[in-house]
Amino acid sequence: MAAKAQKPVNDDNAELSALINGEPLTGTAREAFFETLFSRRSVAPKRLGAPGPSQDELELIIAAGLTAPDHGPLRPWRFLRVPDERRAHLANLFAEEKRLYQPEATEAEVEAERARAFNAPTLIALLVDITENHPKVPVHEQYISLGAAAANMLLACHAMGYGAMMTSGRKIDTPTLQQAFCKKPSERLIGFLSIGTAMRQPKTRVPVTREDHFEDWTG
Ligand SMILES: Cc1cc2nc3c(=O)[nH]c(=O)nc-3n(C[C@H](O)[C@H](O)[C@H](O)COP(=O)(O)O)c2cc1C
Repeated sequence: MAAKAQKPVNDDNAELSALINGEPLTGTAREAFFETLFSRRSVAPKRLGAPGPSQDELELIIAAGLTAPDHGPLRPWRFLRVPDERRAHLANLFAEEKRLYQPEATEAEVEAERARAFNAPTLIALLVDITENHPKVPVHEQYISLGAAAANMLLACHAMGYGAMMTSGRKIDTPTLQQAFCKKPSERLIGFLSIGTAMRQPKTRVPVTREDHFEDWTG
């Protein structure tokens, strides 16, 4: 029997296969992982231009979100893309909210609110479907799971070279906006993920003081 042809092994691929088999990342793959993690910064929606992610790239971003830690599992997340043809409708909702909750707002301020609906090439609404009184999974864990999904999506965007940011704004909890996105009373719109090409590179992160956030428990 003829010997099987050996596939050439690319070092990076070998390192990634090891990870999937439960072995630690090494070498360039490990460096790339931490480089991606530590270099991510949010990019404000108004600084996001075209192009946004392709459909295939967006699928990857969503897939990254769907790997979030999830007690239950409850799969409490729902992501709704706001297509281009619905942006004007969203803009009207933003304007309506602004007028309702800030009647003294100037026309320019209302227009600025309206513009938010058009900023990023890709706009994803982030929703959580809350199960109240779950025997094992308290409500806060369900919100945490959505946050983890969003963090994964932000990282996936950054890994593919896109800028992204999660925003909510004061208007997020208004009934009009909630009703426009939620299809049942248990759902809640948490915010939006804006994705596009950074028109200006964000500033490097100011390091967080480790001691303020990590120490040995002495209790
Ligand atoms: C749920 C949630 C909602 C947010 N909403 C806003 C917002 O409306 N406006 C804003 O400027 N930042 C908002 N942020 C903060 C930014 O998304 C971002 O995390 C922050 O600017 C820090 O930037 P970094 O991601 O580069 O560390 C929100 C963050 C979270 C987690």
